[in-house]
Amino acid sequence: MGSAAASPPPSGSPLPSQDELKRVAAHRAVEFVEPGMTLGLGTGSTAAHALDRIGDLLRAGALPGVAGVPTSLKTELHASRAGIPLLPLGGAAGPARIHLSIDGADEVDADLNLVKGRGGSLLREKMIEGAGERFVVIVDESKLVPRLGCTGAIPVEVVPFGAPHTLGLIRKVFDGLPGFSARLRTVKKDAAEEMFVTDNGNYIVEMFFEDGIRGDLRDISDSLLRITGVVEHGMFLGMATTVIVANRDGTVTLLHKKK
Ligand SMILES: O=C(CO)[C@H](O)[C@H](O)COP(=O)(O)O
Repeated sequence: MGSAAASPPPSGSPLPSQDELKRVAAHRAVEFVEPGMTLGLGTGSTAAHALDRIGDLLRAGALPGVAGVPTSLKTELHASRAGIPLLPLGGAAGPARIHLSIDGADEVDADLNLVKGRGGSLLREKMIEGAGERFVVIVDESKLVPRLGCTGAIPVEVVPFGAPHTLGLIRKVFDGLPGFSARLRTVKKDAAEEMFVTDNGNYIVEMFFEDGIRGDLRDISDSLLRITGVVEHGMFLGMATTVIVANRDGTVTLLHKKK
């Protein structure tokens, strides 16, 4: 990957909070937005800063003709409150043309492969970001990892019908991989534990790899997608064109996909 770093802030200034770093990365990404663009609008706390910034620039008249395709119901609500005109993904004229998507990520490796979807929106994110001409990922430094799966689960969206069966198939396929385990994601509601349900009415299987994935990511992706009942997974391989990293020291690094 190629990279470019901005200069640090003056010494003596206090270290920025993680949320401030997210905002810095998001605002830098919005500099790529041009009038007339259709945007893929990401989901999560980092992407939320980009929505607010785009909304501010639209209100100031700086981004005429900009509209967005939201990657989740939460983003749809946030973007419409921010005044961003919304579009569906595709229509009578055929597939959508998305000039630029901006979204956060849970993990980024040295090849700019990502884990996304710990917020549960991976399917719409992959559909929209995969359809775009450019995909700019915005993260704070804590998201950079040596191997995908180092800091948490790889989410896999599965249909609810026979979900325990699909979980069993996933376990069977990946059982040989070091430190592997899998479970269905649940959420606490009042005192009870319930299945987590995505915007598409599906469930999430969480795949864990102690110390990250040591196998071939493409092979793992292909094996997962061959399991009937699996809808999509949260490894975004080779999709990011640029990753904007807000560093703890206040600098910003741009990492570009190798041509
Ligand atoms: O993939 C996602 C949601 O499905 C998010 O982009 C990812 O979870 C990062 O979230 P945050 O910006 O809040 O750290």
